[in-house]
Amino acid sequence: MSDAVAVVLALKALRDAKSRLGEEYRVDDRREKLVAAMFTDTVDAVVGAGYRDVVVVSPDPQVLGLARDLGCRPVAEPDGGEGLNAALAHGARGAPGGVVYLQADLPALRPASFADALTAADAHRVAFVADRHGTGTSLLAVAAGVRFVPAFGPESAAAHRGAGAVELDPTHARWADLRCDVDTPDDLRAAAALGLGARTDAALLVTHSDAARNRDG
Ligand SMILES: Nc1nc2c(ncn2[C@@H]2O[C@H](COP(=O)(O)OP(=O)(O)OP(=O)(O)O)[C@@H](O)[C@H]2O)c(=O)[nH]1
Ligand SMILES: C=C(OP(=O)(O)O)C(=O)O
Repeated sequence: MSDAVAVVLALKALRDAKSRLGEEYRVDDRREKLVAAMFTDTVDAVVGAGYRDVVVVSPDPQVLGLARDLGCRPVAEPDGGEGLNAALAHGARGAPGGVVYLQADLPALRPASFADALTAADAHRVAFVADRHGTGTSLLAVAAGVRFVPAFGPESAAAHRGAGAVELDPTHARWADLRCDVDTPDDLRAAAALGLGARTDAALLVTHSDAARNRDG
């Protein structure tokens, strides 16, 4: 896919995000900081791959401010938001070229994987990369002029396949970093094994040293 595309990410209000991360992150604002760090590392990889039109949809002014600082185009989610797919559709509205929908929680993402997947997507009207579990979707690429309604959520890989999107690398041999979205502590361990981006690495270091200090008195 050429770089004349809009890359669209959606992020909930930080205080509501990633409720499945577990106890360790329920202390102070650790979870919010980790979510913001994972988002930052995701955007850094996209920008590092040379994609400049990055749209971020969120109801949270803090997320929108961070998006602006990262060089993204912040889009405020309308009040009474209707969920992730409505937020993504809102962000993509008016995009003149192709649209790439990307999860915002890919802390191990590397620019080369993102660029490589978009090159593979070029051969298709609509293509997606499944997550590491094979059930979800990390990335959905829709070519210019094609109308396709994103169906992120539980079992989104099957939903996207059923709606005619082509699964890129169905053997799941490539792009482990791109497939590793983080919802649970286990996902976070999987991402750490691949190599985390600098912001997420730093956020985890703080969390772990706080936890050790509390444990050791
Ligand atoms: N703007 C916006 N983003 C959303 C919405 N729902 C989910 N997202 C984002 O979509 C991505 C995928 O959602 P999930 O992986 O379920 O993340 P989550 O809802 O933060 O996680 P849990 O609380 O553990 O379910 C995350 O980046 C969320 O922040 C929504 O209604 N609006
Ligand atoms: C929204 C999705 O993922 P998750 O809720 O697992 O992050 C998805 O894979 O479509």
